[in-house]
Amino acid sequence: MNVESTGAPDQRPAPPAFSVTDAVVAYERTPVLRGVTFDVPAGQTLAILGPNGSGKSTLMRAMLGITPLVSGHVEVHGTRLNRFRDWARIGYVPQRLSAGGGVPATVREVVASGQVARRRRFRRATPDDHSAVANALASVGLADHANDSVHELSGGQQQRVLIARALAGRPDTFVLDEPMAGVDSGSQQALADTIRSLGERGTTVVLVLHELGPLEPLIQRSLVLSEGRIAHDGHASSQGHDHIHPHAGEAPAPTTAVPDIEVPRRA
Ligand SMILES: Nc1ncnc2c1ncn2[C@@H]1O[C@H](COP(=O)(O)OP(=O)(O)OP(=O)(O)O)[C@@H](O)[C@H]1O
Repeated sequence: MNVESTGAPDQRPAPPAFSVTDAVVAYERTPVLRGVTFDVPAGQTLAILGPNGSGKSTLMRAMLGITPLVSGHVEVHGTRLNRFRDWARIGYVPQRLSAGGGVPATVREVVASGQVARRRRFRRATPDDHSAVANALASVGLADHANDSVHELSGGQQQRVLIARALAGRPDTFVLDEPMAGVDSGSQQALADTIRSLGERGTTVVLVLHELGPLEPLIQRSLVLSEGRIAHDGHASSQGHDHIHPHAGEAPAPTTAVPDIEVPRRA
């Protein structure tokens, strides 16, 4: 059937959430990403795995334009990164909570700060904004902690605050840097449930992970980096023959129950 002749709405598939072509990144002339090419189709849940120093965080930062490319290019939802303006569509969850210059902040305030990108300048929060904050808190199981200081929370709870902050902005694309690092098992389950429901709603989710762990059933595709190159791109399943052990043979990475509160590094 000729869809165009029916006058039906545009049925072309959405462009990839991310399209990375021949991406090269170097720090002080040392290449860290050495020609990485892949697409993340809209709606996919993708894990970026690999040993320490393989370039996972660098790739994630390059995908968001935080770290510049030496060559190659990145498109976000079909638009070159340097022309992309629709940042309200992107929810970025850094590994750790920024101390915010030591300013005390409640959980609700931090979560509401996730709406800054979608608000017009000087416009007050609408009832929809308030309910998005409440929904975000509820979905990570922190509704009862809305008025607590974020600095009083456990590391796992702080991680959930960061995810709620991204959720409050109602993005359709999430990028999370090691969301399970240093997170207690109760919070890990809450995080896994949140990420599962995002995937079920058709949200694109890109995660940097040290290991698949409890997220394994949710991951549709794994990209394994090795020395700045893609060493594996495919399914991740403990049943399948291509089960991925990025740290096979290595001692387990030390984890702390409560990650330090620190201001993330700037590129
Ligand atoms: N800002 C920077 N300046 C110089 N070198 C850097 C910088 N950031 C990262 N690197 C180096 O680039 C390489 C890749 O680092 P990256 O953080 O991307 O790896 P990773 O796979 O995320 O590692 P990890 O699992 O330890 O977080 C490492 O050798 C790291 O030391």
